[in-house]
Amino acid sequence: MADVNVPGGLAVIIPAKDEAERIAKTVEAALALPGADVVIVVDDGSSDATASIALKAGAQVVSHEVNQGKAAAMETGAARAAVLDSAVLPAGPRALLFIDADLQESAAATATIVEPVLAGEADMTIALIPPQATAGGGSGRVVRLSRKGIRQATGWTATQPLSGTRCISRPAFDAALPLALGWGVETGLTIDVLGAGYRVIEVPCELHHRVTGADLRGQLHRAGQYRDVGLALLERRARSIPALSRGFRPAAKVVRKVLGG
Ligand SMILES: O=c1ccn([C@@H]2O[C@H](COP(=O)(O)OP(=O)(O)O[C@H]3O[C@H](CO)[C@@H](O)[C@H](O)[C@H]3O)[C@@H](O)[C@H]2O)c(=O)[nH]1
Ligand SMILES: O=C(O)[C@H](O)COP(=O)(O)O
Repeated sequence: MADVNVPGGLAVIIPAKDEAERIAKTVEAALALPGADVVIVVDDGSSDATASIALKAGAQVVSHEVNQGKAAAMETGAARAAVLDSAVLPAGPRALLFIDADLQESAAATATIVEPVLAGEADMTIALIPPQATAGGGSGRVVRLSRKGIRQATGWTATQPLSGTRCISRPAFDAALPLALGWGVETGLTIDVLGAGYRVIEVPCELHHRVTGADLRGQLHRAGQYRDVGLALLERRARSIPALSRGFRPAAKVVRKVLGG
């Protein structure tokens, strides 16, 4: 069992790519969360006004000049939070709450997933979200790939393995670095945090977000998710073979670049 962590507060991290329409409300809700004294928006190479709107709404903003994907945005946000943590030590590092930029007012509901981590009852919580008002256009293929891969690697069955709204203690997060690339991040994080002996639970949370449709754009998005979840699982399987493991990440980056995303 990993060390129980008593964190020194909460840093909210919001990866955001072209979220100008929704980011202000999400930031406002995040700033009002109990215990949150830092809200960081990582503008992941947006081509719209995401960064300036987030700043105006009261967030700290870190910008990627070019788009690097959600996982890289999460790592950038966590690195900024670590710098700010030096001011709260020795109270301990802040726990990290990752939320999507499109949650808007519903981000207030994430208080339910923060509580178990701040209370030291869980090391990572994952939001279990209700059916959304608009139905999504997926067939469940990516979800099944992720769920099965997590189960095979850890024995634990996730209900919503792709849910990215998560609260995590700093030691558990650091144990999972470097994060899996792009959309593989949730799958990799769950496997690595459990593998390091930390406690993971799913917690119901009334969140509302933009669902991915069934149009071409939506299907391309799912293809990218499938690729990245697959790469995250393969990378973890390759760990038992050192020679393969060393070359995996550079090769995975090339695959992602060639396929786009
Ligand atoms: O290159 C990118 C693309 C997206 N985002 C942000 O990442 C978040 C999630 O992106 P979204 O387009 O909403 O993806 P969805 O497919 O709707 O997201 C679901 O599936 C993802 C995993 O595939 C999880 O990360 C999400 O939490 C989960 O809601 C949003 O804040 C985006 O602005 C980035 O930071 N960089
Ligand atoms: O729409 C979704 O839930 C995600 O994009 C995953 O797609 P899937 O339904 O094909 O697993």
